[in-house]
Amino acid sequence: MQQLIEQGNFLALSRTQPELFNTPHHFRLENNTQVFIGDAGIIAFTPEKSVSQTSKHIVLSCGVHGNETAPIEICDDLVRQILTGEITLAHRVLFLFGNLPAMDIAERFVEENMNRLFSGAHSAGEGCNNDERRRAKALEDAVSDFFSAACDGEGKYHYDLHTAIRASKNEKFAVYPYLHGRNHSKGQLAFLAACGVKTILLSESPTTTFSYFSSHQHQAHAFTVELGKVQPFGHNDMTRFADARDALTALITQQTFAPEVDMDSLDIYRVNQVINKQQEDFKLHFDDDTPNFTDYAKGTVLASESGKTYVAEQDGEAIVFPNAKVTIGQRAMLTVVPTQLENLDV
Ligand SMILES: O=C(O)CCC(=O)N[C@@H](CCC(=O)O)C(=O)O
Ligand SMILES: [Zn+2]
Repeated sequence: MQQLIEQGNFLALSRTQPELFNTPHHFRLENNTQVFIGDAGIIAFTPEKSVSQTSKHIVLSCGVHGNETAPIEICDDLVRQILTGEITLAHRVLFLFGNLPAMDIAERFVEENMNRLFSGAHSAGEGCNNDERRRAKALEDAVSDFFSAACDGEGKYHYDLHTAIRASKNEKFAVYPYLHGRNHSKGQLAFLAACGVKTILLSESPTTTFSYFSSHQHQAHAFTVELGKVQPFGHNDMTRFADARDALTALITQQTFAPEVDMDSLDIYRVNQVINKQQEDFKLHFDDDTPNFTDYAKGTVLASESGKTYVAEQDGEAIVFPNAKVTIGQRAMLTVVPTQLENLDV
């Protein structure tokens, strides 16, 4: 653990010597921050706090898809800075490096897309029978244990950080999971805007994503945050992530980080269609390099498969996350349309 504290190389050790973390570790840093390592890639920090301070409980996850490297590099760096005492936390933070084996092969996943395995989906069907299913359950358990320490009135937050497979007309965007009637939060939109994320997709149905799990199960402010485009490790232009890195640093190190936002500066969309692949011959009717948020006129054929054609239902309907290669039954594309947000909470 001494080497870990001196070098802060938690991710590297988790990837190269995961057995070091087969049993949980507890220790304290010089600044009295408590460290709890639950498993390889799972590390929680609890700073010393005075009685008058309220805590935020913040989960930062990355690498749920192993080839989405920029968020992994950002979190790796934050963990290093915390362990080496370069920064001091104001709040509890749990870092989750999701799919370590997929990082090693520079792929989205090894056997199964982990971001379809939350809210218990890891144990449905054939059961918890592969590494990704077991890891999704372990990540859920880590989040539940972490949030169980939150007192009434203390905020719970989960930013699940990703990058998208294709280029995007709106480079950074976030999916706001379905809230089942709870109000959306203006403060959260302001925080995302401070991260450079000014395009928000409002999901209108339950999903098996990680952010929906924390939002629904723990009533946390939770988001899937897309910070750019997939690149191999070391090939990210980190200047494009500076706002996100700075805002995340401010969030975890400042007692009160409360940026403001002009709602007119945001592009809000609601999900209009969730298109699931049902046949092996599912195909997209636009070029492979068509960016996310490309919009179409009403009636344009967007995708088809045996027995079904998917068209834009409205003028200006835009495509997000199109992927014809997903497993049958899984989401192959979202379509979104512009909307307004009303009844915002603070
Ligand atoms: O670019 C893509 O096609 C996928 C990028 C990605 O991993 N997105 C997440 C979004 C999760 C959500 O809808 O909240 C995913 O597909 O898991
Ligand atoms: Zn992803």
